[in-house]
Amino acid sequence: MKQRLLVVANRLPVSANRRGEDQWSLEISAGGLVSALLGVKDVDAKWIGWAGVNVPDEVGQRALTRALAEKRCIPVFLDEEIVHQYYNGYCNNILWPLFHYLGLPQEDRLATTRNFESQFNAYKRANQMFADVVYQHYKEGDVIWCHDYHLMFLPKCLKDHDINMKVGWFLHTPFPSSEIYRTLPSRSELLRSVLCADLVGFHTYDYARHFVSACTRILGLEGTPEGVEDQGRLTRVAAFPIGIDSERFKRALELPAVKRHITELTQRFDGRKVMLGVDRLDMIKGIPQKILAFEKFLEENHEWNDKVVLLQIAVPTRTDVPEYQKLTSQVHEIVGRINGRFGTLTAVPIHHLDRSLDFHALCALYAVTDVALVTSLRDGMNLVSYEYVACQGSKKGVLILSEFAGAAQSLGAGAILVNPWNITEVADSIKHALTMSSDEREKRHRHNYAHVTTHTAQDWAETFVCELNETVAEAQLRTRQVPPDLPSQAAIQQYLHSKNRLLILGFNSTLTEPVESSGRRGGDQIKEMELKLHPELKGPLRALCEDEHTTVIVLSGSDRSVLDENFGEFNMWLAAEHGMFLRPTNGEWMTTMPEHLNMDWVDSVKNVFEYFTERTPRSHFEHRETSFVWNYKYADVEFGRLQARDMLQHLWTGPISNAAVDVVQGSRSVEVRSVGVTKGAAIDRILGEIVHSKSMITPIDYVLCIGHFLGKDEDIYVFFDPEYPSESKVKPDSSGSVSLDRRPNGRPSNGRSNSRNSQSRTPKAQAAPERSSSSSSSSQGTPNSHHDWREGSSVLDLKGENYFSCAVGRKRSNARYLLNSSEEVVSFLKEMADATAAHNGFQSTTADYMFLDRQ
Ligand SMILES: O=P(O)(O)OC[C@H]1O[C@H](O[C@H]2O[C@H](CO)[C@@H](O)[C@H](O)[C@H]2O)[C@H](O)[C@@H](O)[C@@H]1O
Ligand SMILES: O=c1ccn([C@@H]2O[C@H](COP(=O)(O)OP(=O)(O)O)[C@@H](O)[C@H]2O)c(=O)[nH]1
Repeated sequence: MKQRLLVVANRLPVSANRRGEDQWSLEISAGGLVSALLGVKDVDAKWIGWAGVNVPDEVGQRALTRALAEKRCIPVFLDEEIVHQYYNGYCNNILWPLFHYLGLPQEDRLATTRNFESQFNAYKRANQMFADVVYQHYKEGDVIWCHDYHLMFLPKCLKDHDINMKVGWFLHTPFPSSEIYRTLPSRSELLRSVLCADLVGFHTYDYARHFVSACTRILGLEGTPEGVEDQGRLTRVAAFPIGIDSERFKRALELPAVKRHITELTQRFDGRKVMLGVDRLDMIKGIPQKILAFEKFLEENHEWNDKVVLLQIAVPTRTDVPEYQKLTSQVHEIVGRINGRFGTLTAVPIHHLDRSLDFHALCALYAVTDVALVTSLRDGMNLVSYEYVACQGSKKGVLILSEFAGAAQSLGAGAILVNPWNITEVADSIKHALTMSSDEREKRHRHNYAHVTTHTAQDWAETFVCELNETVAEAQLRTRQVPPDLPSQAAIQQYLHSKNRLLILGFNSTLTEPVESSGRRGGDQIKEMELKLHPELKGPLRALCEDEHTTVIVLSGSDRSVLDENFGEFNMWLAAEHGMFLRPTNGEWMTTMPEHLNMDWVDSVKNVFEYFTERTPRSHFEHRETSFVWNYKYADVEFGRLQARDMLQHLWTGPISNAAVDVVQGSRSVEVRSVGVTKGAAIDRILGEIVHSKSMITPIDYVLCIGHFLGKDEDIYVFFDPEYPSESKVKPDSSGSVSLDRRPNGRPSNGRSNSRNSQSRTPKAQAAPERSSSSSSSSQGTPNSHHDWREGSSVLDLKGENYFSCAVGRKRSNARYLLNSSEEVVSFLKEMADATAAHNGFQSTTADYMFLDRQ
């Protein structure tokens, strides 16, 4: 069975004319996209789009739907008002000029600004109408290919409806530099919606690069060589340059009708060189610039005055948009002036036609003309240049091509490239083209012809669809490696039925208030840099901390003062600087640093960090006692990344290259720590202290460890995992400090399957834990409590089902489970606290009854 492809574009590839109440005549309008898709093998394609006419009555709609079905087309009916607001307004008056570097319209009335808002709403509504039609026709496994700037909301509508739809989006226009794009008021909403697609395609690498850069700069997301990553989800972004069905043009040249046209045209312009322009009458096509350059050429080369003619086909387009109406008058005015100036009684230098030609007439024109002049100020690709080359097999005419058309990337070697704004340069190029030797014309043509005939529209569409299928398959593989969501009910039930629980919680991005992660420009740096406990967590956290069977540790990279400030009021343990400092909130800070921690590197690293901070605006660094962190989250994202790369070079090859440090890369940070400073390495010493000071007599039979930890710190998840081979013992080290002295050997190959839940891990205490001399000396307030650990008794009695390691917002993780954001952590801990309150309430009520019974 062929795969089904639903092509969704603003316009259907047919033009419809009403012939009676329920009669329609349809004519295929064979643009590049149509022939591209007609030629794609192994797919069964259908089009969904607007028929370009207003059909207000149901009889007409039903009749048109039937007629279109025969052409494999499905209509979306848009009424006049929505067409006005969505198509003329938001698409063609806002997005189109912006994407072609003409900027947003400047208005002087508030009413017009309100208009933009209503146009944007109409745009969203129209996209939803396209989506509704897609839902009606979609079958599982279909590929949905959305086209162009008209449908930037469609990927989101589709994925919201069914996340499993395979969705691609292709832009036929340029995507402008992020510096232009970011002026658009709805910039983020549109980008986020496009990113819902699985694959996003552009004509050129530049456009793709601009898009990725807009996503990193405006949304603060990660740009990778594959595309854009948002919390582990990748939207693939790539260039797919369109082509034409060159065979169709070559075949047309053999048709008698076309041959007849060719003969007529040859006779008509005998003795004159003929230059050709074929464009929609659009400001992006640079028609005034083209005509002015021609005027300059005539002015400077009088000998050519009656020996050359410019045929300009200007196809009317978007005629309801005022800017297009103004352009028509402007072009007429210039043409009239030049013809008046250089024309004679029998001939004029410019033949300007405000109309379209049929395919045969167009092919004949392409074949007989000596030079094609394409002067687009910006153009997504420009198929006219391809079509001209395809029809010039015998004549080998010259193509003058704007360097601002996407086609310049593929036909640049054979064409004469020009900057259309440089009228002198274009005029000179006209002369060069008209006087070019046949040898040079032949060489240039050969190059372009080879490209146009081998990079066909069919290849383009096949490559896109194939890449989309592959992208989805790869994403499914990646999804399988993503930890499943935390089973909150199971985690809570096990918690309730355990006797001695340990909750280890990270701080940053785990218990903090979420901030708008819009990168350098959107976010409020000063506010964001000050980490604050999520206000809704205070109640649940207090309740959990007060439970006598629960020990809560906040384990963070932050320094002591940050933890003091946020958690001082709770009855819990604080472990700062990745666990190098520890205190119960009712006691003083002690150090749990391994003995002989080498800190000789500090001054050198500080120099490097200062150097880069000074030279990277809006970057900053934190100097902690056992580590340094340089953060460039708010700096220019690309510059920050370059600086980070440079900094890493310094660190790896400079004076500290042999020091006992680890260099840890975060997504927008570089951290240098002493070797051995990780959360996993610290946890055994922390546990020793807690066991020691709390006089625990029951082994810990429940561990929940939740955090947004760097890969380096994920050793903590493995540390507790009962499914790893364990020789972990509580034993005193040489200094007498207690340590659960186990280092995991690595992950088992079967990952995190739930079948791992049965094994029990019961590390034995070899000796009574005693407080270390080092920690004793630094701890000033830890009570030297009694404890009942005897040799051979267990510190941890963990079974798989009682251990919950959970990454927050990191889909690539060794944790067993995942919570997507700190908001989800808040909901989960609230639920846990509520369930505990209910459970304890029930138990105490039951106990009261039993007591009463006994009485
Ligand atoms: O449908 P209209 O509003 O009349 O506009 C016609 C088309 O114009 C744009 O064409 C672009 O696509 C070409 C093929 O990829 C490309 O070569 C050219 O550079 C672009 O301008 C527009 O993107 C289409 O959606 C319109 O249908
Ligand atoms: O009278 C005409 C003039 C042009 N075209 C077609 O219009 C398309 C123009 O595409 P291009 O990529 O050059 O620019 P766009 O108009 O899409 O911006 C080409 O396929 C032309 O063959 C046409 O069908 N009739």
